[in-house]
Amino acid sequence: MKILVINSGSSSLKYQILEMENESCLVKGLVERIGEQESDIEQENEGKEYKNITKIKDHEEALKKAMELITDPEYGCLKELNEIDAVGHRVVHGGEEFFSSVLIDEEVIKAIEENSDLAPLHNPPNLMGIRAAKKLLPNVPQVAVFDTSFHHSMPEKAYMYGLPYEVYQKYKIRRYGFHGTSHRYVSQKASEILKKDMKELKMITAHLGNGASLAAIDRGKVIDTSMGFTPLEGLIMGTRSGDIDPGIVFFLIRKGYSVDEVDDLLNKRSGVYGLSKMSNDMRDIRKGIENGDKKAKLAYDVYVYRLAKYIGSYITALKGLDVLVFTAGVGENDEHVRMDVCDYLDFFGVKIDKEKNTLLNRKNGIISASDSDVDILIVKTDEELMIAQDTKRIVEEVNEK
Ligand SMILES: Nc1ncnc2c1ncn2[C@@H]1O[C@H](COP(=O)(O)OP(=O)(O)O)[C@@H](O)[C@H]1O
Ligand SMILES: CC(=O)OP(=O)(O)O
Ligand SMILES: [Mg+2]
Repeated sequence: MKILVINSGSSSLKYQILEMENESCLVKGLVERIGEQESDIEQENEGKEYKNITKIKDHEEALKKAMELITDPEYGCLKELNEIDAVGHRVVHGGEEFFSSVLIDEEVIKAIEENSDLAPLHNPPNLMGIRAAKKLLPNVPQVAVFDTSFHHSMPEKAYMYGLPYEVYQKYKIRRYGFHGTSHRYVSQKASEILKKDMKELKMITAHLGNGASLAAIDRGKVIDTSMGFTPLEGLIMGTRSGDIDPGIVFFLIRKGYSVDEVDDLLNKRSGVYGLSKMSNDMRDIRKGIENGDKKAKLAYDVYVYRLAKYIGSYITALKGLDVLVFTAGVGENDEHVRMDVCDYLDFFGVKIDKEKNTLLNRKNGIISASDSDVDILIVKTDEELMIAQDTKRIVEEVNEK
């Protein structure tokens, strides 16, 4: 079975074709800066790289371009599009409706549309991707895999805000959590690597990409996660502030900021980027620190401190900890972040092995010291594979009926 996986962002479209016989990735591509004068297109297929800059006006055109490249005689991996058996889509916000991945029909599209209010930056492009794929591949089954669904096991005490109850009833304002597909994948992979049953483990997974979140997973079920109503809550991120005093929002508005300006400030101009005045990218921050840049050092210190505090609080929520997993861009590649976070957690018996931490950088593996009470792991996330696996399972279930 060949599955096309689509991850539509606000201005980008990432795609992969996976052959599910052996779960291998046949081709992988990215269209960025959709809607701007110049869009970047990149595709990789067994070392053959395609790169181009051209104007791509919307997601439909982006997907059309991707389909052309997938079937391109030189760069592609398929002869014809009808070799695609199913399409899996990342959908960021599933609201309270979706507990697991689903086959997309008109009702599901309507529900995703209704949840757009809750994730205005993420759901509309996800829908555009779904509509474009339906148009181009009308007879192929399509599956939605939600960022929120793995977090549905959170108890009320974790997902309710200290707000009047009717605000939840009326507007569904509660904590949802995101990056669920990644947390689910790496937690399963960690239990495989450790050869320990998930049902016996208290685990914290740290997805540290450009967006970042933690999940506290008690015997396979999420009991808390750091993102909330929107992907803005929680950790310091590349450009997002994470937790702040909500009073700051009113203060800024009274100082003359518009609502959109505050939104932009907190989502796009804060976090590591805002503090360092340099970059949202940890690689640049590291260079800055090495060159003695004080703001880069401050951004790094605030990032690590917040992360360590959150892990500490989740050890309390879990009443203990067996496994700590680092994943995504920063978690997989930045040995300094892992070292410095674990340094704060020494008191809890979280002890990292410095050499293994360096040696296993960018690889899957166990990096805890032999006398650590907690297993510490690096696990490379693979949201696309998880989406493809869900898609295959659901399409097979439907076919069996
Ligand atoms: N070698 C590296 N060292 C440190 N940080 C890295 C490295 N490579 C990537 N990163 C960090 O990972 C981030 C991207 O993570 P990723 O999980 O790909 O994000 P997203 O999926 O949210 O775009 C970059 O912004 C950068 O901060
Ligand atoms: C939900 C979310 O924040 O996703 P990303 O990290 O891809 O922006
Ligand atoms: Mg990501």
